Amino acid sequence: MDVEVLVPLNISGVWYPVYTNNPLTTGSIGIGLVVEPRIMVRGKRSNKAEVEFNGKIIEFPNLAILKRLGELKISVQSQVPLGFGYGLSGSISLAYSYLAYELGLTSLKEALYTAHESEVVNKNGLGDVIAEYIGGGIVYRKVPGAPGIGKAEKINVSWSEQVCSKPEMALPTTVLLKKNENALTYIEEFLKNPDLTKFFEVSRKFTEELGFVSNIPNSFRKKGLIIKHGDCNKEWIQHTPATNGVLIH
Ligand SMILES: Nc1ncnc2c1ncn2[C@@H]1O[C@H](COP(=O)(O)OP(=O)(O)OP(=O)(O)O)[C@@H](O)[C@H]1O
Ligand SMILES: CC(C)(CO)[C@@H](O)C(=O)[O-]
Repeated sequence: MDVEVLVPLNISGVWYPVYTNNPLTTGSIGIGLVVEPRIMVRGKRSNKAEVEFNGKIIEFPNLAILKRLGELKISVQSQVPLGFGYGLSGSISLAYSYLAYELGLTSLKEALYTAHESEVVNKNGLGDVIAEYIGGGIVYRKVPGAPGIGKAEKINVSWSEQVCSKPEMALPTTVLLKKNENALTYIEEFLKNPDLTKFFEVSRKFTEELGFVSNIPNSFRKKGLIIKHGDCNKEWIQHTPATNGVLIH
């Protein structure tokens, strides 16, 4: 049997890593954009766990943990590249585990825990899985951890302006895992006056302090990605809010 899931992207703007001795309670407090275009992922049982990304088999270290749920071959169709800052490794891991659940190989709880654990253990993400599972547009992760352990909520903002991105270079996620104590202040500042402009303002201040600078107005740089609002021409990838998390086809 072949099943298909659609999973959104998560672009965090501000994050505060929290490490514990348990991957399920390790994660980040933060705010991010949970957006389209979703990845479309088909999967079926196989004798080897494998990820095909836009037609090519890739090395995906999260598989070492994900395959505990059962060996699946999944095929990912994505309009955005891997390794730039779209939270894609989280989306792929969530898709794998959700497919294992849909195929009757595991419970939903175990599937969600395992997707999060595979991200934390491989240093590919801290807060992407919980945000992508809940859906957005803007998600506030208030308690770190896997879905069901951490807590996250959608923040309703009017999406009055276009949001778009440009992937410039692939970098490992480890460059983002440094703790900046100002993160919590920026998150508070956003929550007092939550709109898209404020999200971009605090995200720009936060990412600049981590050393990621964008010289484009109304934008910020996260890893190898520029995200901006307003004035999005055809050279940019357009994003709309993904109000639901995982969708099944
Ligand atoms: N061609 C490739 N380019 C980038 N990463 C790749 C590629 N092939 C396999 N990978 C693996 O995919 C994973 C990408 O995870 P990474 O967290 O860097 O990306 P992301 O989720 O898109 O970004 P972020 O988590 O910062 O938002 C890594 O484990 C990397 O080893
Ligand atoms: C670490 C991170 C910024 C990588 O995208 C994300 O997982 C987050 O916000 O925790």
